[in-house]
Amino acid sequence: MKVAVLYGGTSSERPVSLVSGEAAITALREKGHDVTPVDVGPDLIVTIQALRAAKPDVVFNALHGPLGEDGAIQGVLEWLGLPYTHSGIRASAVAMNKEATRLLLASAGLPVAPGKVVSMTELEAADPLPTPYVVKPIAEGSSVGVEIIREGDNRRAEIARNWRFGTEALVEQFIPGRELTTAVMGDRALALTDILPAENAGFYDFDAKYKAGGSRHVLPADVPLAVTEKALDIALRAHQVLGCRGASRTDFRYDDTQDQLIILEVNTQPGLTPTSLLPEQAAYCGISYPELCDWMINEALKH
Ligand SMILES: Nc1ncnc2c1ncn2[C@@H]1O[C@H](COP(=O)(O)OP(=O)(O)OP(=O)(O)O)[C@@H](O)[C@H]1O
Ligand SMILES: C[C@@H](N)C(=O)O
Ligand SMILES: [Mg+2]
Ligand SMILES: [Mg+2]
Repeated sequence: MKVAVLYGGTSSERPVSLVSGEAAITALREKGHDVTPVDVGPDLIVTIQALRAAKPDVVFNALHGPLGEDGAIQGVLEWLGLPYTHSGIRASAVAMNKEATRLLLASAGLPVAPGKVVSMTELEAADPLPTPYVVKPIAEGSSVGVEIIREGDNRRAEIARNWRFGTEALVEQFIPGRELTTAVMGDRALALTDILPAENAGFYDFDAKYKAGGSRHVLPADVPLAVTEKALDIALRAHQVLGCRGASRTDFRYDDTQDQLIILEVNTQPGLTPTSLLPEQAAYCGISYPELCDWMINEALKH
């Protein structure tokens, strides 16, 4: 098949998308596809011209973050009449917005952390929640901009003054315990990974995600079977409630003292890098990286 791979993009996750895209390009070529890489930059017309010239049967979307994961590029591809991998406009737009996701998941009875949206003026003035709490951009990924405010931390006002992610932020109660994640491929939740950030990482931040040795993955997670089953069920339901297509990945915190699984978010364009979690879970289920990419384009062609 003729496949155009969109990668790079203009979000703060551009470096991650370049790695996801390069890995997908290699894998799709290995599967015998005729691949045209399209490095997406700030000029949309250039991307459209590259797609017109490539005349692909299908577009493999390896973008992450705003404009690549939030419905924007999906809308362009709809206009061009090109089938594309992963979620469509609505699911992408909702899932990239963590507050919209929280509202939709909660309305379906799925567990999210207590939290709210605050303005930077409010955050600068006072603690919006009892410590510890988390401040995060409403629409970012790869832990960009995420801050954990613990008791005695005096960075709150400074964080509010230097905020680069719009006029508001999402604040959530800090959920102690473990860092778990489950990927979904279509109607199948794959597995549960327990992520252990390296000792020197404060939490599962950008470096812990992508630097060699930044974190250790325990797959399958060493938790009671009932917790694994519950996480897989919740991840599949979250995928369905949001109307996701193809693959997604739902991130959790698991407070083992309360036996409480909390959804942090649903990623509609999960990372495809060497340290990423969806490819690792797929491999655990017997699906190689090239097979995963091949499955994604076949799913795209069903719609
Ligand atoms: N309420 C919370 N309680 C505890 N830790 C949290 C909370 N919210 C976020 N975190 C920490 O911050 C990390 C990033 O948060 P989240 O998954 O919401 O953001 P993201 O930037 O979209 O990540 P991704 O790279 O998965 O797209 C989490 O994996 C977790 O370590
Ligand atoms: C790419 C990154 N946002 C992920 O979810 O894997
Ligand atoms: Mg995310
Ligand atoms: Mg996450």
